[in-house]
Amino acid sequence: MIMTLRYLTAGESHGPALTAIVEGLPSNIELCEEDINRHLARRQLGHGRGGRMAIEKDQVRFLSGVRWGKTLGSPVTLSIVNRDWENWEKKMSPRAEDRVEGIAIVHPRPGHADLTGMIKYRHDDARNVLERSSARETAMRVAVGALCMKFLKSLGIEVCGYVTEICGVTASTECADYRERFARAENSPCRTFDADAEKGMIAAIDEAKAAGDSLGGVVEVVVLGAPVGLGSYVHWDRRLDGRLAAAVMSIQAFKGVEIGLGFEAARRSGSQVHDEIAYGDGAFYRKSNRAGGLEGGMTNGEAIIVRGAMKPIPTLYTPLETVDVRTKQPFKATVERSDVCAVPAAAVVAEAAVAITLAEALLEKFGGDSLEEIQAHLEGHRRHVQSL
Ligand SMILES: Cc1cc2nc3c(=O)[nH]c(=O)nc-3n(C[C@H](O)[C@H](O)[C@H](O)COP(=O)(O)O)c2cc1C
Ligand SMILES: C=C(O[C@@H]1CC(C(=O)O)=C[C@@H](OP(=O)(O)O)[C@H]1O)C(=O)O
Repeated sequence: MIMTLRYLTAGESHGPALTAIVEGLPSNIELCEEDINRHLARRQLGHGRGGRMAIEKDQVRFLSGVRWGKTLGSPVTLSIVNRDWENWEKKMSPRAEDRVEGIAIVHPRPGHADLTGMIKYRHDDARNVLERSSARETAMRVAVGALCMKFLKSLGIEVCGYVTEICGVTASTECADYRERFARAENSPCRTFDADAEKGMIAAIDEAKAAGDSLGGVVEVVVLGAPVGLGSYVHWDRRLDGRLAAAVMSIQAFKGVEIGLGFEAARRSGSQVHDEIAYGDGAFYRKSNRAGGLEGGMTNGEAIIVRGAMKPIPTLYTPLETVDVRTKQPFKATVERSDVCAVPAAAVVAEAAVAITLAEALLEKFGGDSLEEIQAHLEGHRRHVQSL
């Protein structure tokens, strides 16, 4: 696979800041901080979030790669300050002399990275694990995704995500229009488009909170306007379906990914799965879109549809059994502060994961150093498709 877009994030959940370096975006994408802050604010919303979101007000700062409202083509460095750091300065200090005794976390939480991380990195304090395994990292992933979305938008490609299910309460599929779904879901408490189902979702979250429990759910991300032929069938790691699945599965607490019909395709016969091909208005199209816009690892010109399943949050206010790593005696797992349900926030993270993967694939096929060059390459391809 050709490396067109690379990014690295860094930062502990309660450290001073999160940072990312993004390399490979072309010059001349119009960009301001608000383009990113808008998405950071969306990620902070949602019924079921815990106390941390009342402390943070995520805002990005460009440290390189942007001048006078446009990308330069050089690496873009992003920074987001953790406001909570003020409360953790000593506990998170890099200086050995600031060490605070007696605060080690020794009751690892089932379902989190705590115990395995302690064994793997030889830590005697789960804090050294949870600081980076925390989904605080997703704030920066959303910032990188917002950059990619701005790039995609300038090529006529839109990415939108919303919640379709929270712990078995499912949004009705009556509203089939993806833009309408997205518009309805924006700013709704559970980021879903079905107001009736949402009442049930809110009740389920409140009930779980009262019981000291937590909930997961399902998010759906749709890409509109993607050209035919992103990704490839020629090698396993160039298949776009596999790359999208990896990107969405890499989000903290995600345990399943489906494209189009997903697992349902395995239960149906071929005639009920494959989308018939037709030609009209000067272009090929599919009569249905059960494949979710991907065939043979490539975009086929229909909307891309990716769903991700998120498990319930591992930190429970009514904690599960664990073991004290020092005494090896049974103990209740640690709980400091936690979300009860973060599925609405995860829909925004999933949008980012998809947008980053799409931007990579787009740069592979239509690459260039400036936005104008890439736009011209894409226009040429679209003209070719229209001429068939
Ligand atoms: C947006 C978001 C917020 C999350 N908030 C919490 C939280 O408050 N408490 C918690 O224990 N886990 C939370 N998680 C889930 C953990 O980060 C995740 O379960 C953990 O990293 C272990 O990874 P795994 O579940 O992928 O195995 C959150 C995940 C996401 C995507
Ligand atoms: C900080 C965020 O999410 C955090 C993700 C998280 C976890 O374990 O993944 C645990 C919680 O951290 P804290 O103990 O500081 O409240 C969440 O708040 C965020 O989304 O920005």
